[in-house]
Amino acid sequence: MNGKQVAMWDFISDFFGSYYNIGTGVVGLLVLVFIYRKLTGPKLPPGPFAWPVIGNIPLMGTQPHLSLQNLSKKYGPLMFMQLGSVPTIVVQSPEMAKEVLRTQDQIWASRPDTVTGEIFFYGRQDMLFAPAGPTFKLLRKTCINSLFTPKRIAQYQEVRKEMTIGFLQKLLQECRGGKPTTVDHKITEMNFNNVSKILYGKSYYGLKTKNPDGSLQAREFHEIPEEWARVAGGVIVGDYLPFLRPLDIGGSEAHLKRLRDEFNLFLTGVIEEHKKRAPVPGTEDFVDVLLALPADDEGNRLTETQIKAFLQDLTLGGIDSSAAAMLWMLIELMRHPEIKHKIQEELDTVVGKDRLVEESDLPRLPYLRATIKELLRLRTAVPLLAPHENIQATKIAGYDIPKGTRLIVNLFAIHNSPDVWPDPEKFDPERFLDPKNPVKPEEFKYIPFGAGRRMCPGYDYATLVVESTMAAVLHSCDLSLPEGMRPEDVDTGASFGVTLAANTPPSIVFTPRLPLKLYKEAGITL
Ligand code: HEM
Repeated sequence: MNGKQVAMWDFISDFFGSYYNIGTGVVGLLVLVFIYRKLTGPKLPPGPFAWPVIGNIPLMGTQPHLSLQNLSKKYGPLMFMQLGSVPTIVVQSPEMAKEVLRTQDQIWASRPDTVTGEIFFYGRQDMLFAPAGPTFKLLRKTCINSLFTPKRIAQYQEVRKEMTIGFLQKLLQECRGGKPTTVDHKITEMNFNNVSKILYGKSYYGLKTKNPDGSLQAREFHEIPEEWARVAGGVIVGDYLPFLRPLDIGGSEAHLKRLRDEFNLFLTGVIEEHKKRAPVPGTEDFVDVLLALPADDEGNRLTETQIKAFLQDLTLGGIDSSAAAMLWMLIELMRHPEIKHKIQEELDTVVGKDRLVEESDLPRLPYLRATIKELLRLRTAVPLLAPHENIQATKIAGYDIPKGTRLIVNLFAIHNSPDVWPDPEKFDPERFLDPKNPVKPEEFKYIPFGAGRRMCPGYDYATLVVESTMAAVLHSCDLSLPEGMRPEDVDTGASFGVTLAANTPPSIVFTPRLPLKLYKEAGITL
């Protein structure tokens, strides 16, 4: 003990010697422990007062990205919070994001141990929940070298085309006679089929899957990820108050176990099926690729459990965020008809009206690209990143951050801050087209896919899917609101979850805008 600490303990014994009332003594002791900790403990970033046991949990509310944004007005862009038993820092400015995701990337590239990682991903055998270490390294290497390579992404061009044509067919058919349709389920279905085709070689929407013994599963495969997003997107009490885990308040743990077992049954069937076949080179899906991977230079090879957990990541990560982005895009375009017209003018100039748009046209459609970027700024699909954790104690902006602290990066707050973006609530694609003021990646003011070691591995693939689908919809269809509805009536309410989801899918009338023979040639029946 140093001199300051000895003096403090002397004071504590004197204090107790003069008190008969034990209750008062206990309260006094707590106050002194608090003062002692403040004097001798780490110098933590500023943050709100934390209640015993629950800490700051009540401050998170049902829309944590907004609650945290609001708290940053009082406590600044680096804030300390105690979420139950979990010490947490919240980062809400480009400078702080750059510090943790670039300067200190290696320190902060781990993930916290959570109930979902432990139960649903077989003790964090996947990529999203894996701590920094060999499993994470092996899966990340697999993503970069074998799965999301430019060659393999190009290999699935036909799949994307087939899915987009099916999507257009549904939109145009349902709107025959000028009737409106809601698009949310159709987008989810298209995206789900897209992802399941590249991962598993089949589209599963509308199909009940088979168990390994050939019997039919009780429900469709797509219902499992949909249900997972609802459970994992909510608050799991045991993550913040581990002593309550045995009670499983709200039943999340039992629910996750059931979903994991159902997913496991599905994946066991898929893997068995794949083991029996020898795909033609150039037609492999991700399961084929993962099963055929040789050991890496250090002799590491993926186990079957790691392959399953990884496929779960890719299924869940691949569907929701891209679907949310496309739905928001349609909402914003219905609210801003002038932007929709500008994209269509660009498509007509670059592509014309005597053929359908192709993926190879995308680099020549800068306004469409800028609109999608602006959308991922304003309606940040993954508002709080996935939580990170530090593997060693560190300092940020002069504050001490103990080892094992959770990191929340509020991307939504950065993307919507008036200090970073003038007039942040305005949907304005021109922000990404100003040659005098380009948006530079090193400024960290626009990071919808994260940055550093944990950046989204599906970045190129997701961008291509969203751009190509939106180009096809806007080139092939005129979009209008149902009669009597005005652009300002389109709802922009959102619910917080794994992704930021629109509350009300817009009702839109889709009508053909190209010569009818082009639809017929593409196999679209009007
Ligand atoms: C518009 C679409 C998408 C957006 C905005 C998005 C965004 C993100 C973000 C912000 C993260 C967290 C990064 C971090 O914690 O630092 C992430 C992680 C991840 N994403 Fe995406 N994503 C999208 C599409 C996809 C797709 C299509 C896939 C795969 C098919 C995918 C797979 C993953 C995986 C596996 C991780 C975990 C990475 C890790 O922990 O190392 N994402 N994504």
